Amino acid sequence: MEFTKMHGAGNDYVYVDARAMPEHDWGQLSQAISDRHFGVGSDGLILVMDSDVADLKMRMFNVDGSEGEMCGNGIRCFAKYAIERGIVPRSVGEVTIDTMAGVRTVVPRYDGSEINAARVSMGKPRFAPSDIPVNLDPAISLNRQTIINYAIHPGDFRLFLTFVSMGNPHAVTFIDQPVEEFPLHNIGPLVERHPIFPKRVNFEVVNIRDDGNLDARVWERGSGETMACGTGACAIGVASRLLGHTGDRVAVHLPGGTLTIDWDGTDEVYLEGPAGRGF
Ligand SMILES: N[C@@H](CCC[C@H](N)C(=O)O)C(=O)O
Repeated sequence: MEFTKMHGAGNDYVYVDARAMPEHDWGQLSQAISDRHFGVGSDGLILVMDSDVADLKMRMFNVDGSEGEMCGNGIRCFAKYAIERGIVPRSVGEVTIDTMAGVRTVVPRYDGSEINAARVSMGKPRFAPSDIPVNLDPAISLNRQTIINYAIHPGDFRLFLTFVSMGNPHAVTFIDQPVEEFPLHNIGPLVERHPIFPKRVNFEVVNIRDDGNLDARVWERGSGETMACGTGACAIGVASRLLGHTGDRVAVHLPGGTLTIDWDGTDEVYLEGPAGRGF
């Protein structure tokens, strides 16, 4: 099987062109290939497939074999892969990609003939508890458009979560201490599998640097801590704007790099960031 390793801000995936491949246990393959000692080593597996409604279809699988609805870092590299391999013509100004979260449009950014970044139309964020999904006391969630600063108590901790769906589920918390000091490897698994989340959740910890810059770390559903998460950065930008910490544009600084998020408060979210090949 031929594969390519690519990463967006250090969030790395193994890419396989599955257009002519027979159906497979992709979840099992993702578990095996993602292993950093006995496999290739990655945060998961991304498949290139044919689509009836867009230029191509993307499927992504986490390290534990579960399938994610959307991958903001992976989709930028997906567009780079598709154009640089001639699967879609280089002359196109944008690539449409069918995902479980809907069709997303990616505009590549060039450095000479090579794509080194991309801007993605990520769709509108959703907030209803049933859209996340999160099971809350109906007395709390009734008639609420958004759930902001919802308290949970994983371990000895008290966290206030804001819920955002970017096609996949996110829970964002803002903390006063530097994100490096947060015990993400202890608390992340407890939040990911907290009983209020029937499909588990991606968990973001954020510290406010100023009104245009946020520092963050992400515990991803199915993959653990990653160096960056594109949908997570979108959820962070959206939650931060909702809470009045930042405005329409924010830079989210993650361990693997910086992602820029634009959201005007009503319409689509836009994500911009690097797209690189692993060597
Ligand atoms: N790293 C991705 C998100 C991958 C999927 C996520 N772990 C999930 O299960 O929802 C990104 O860049 O968005």
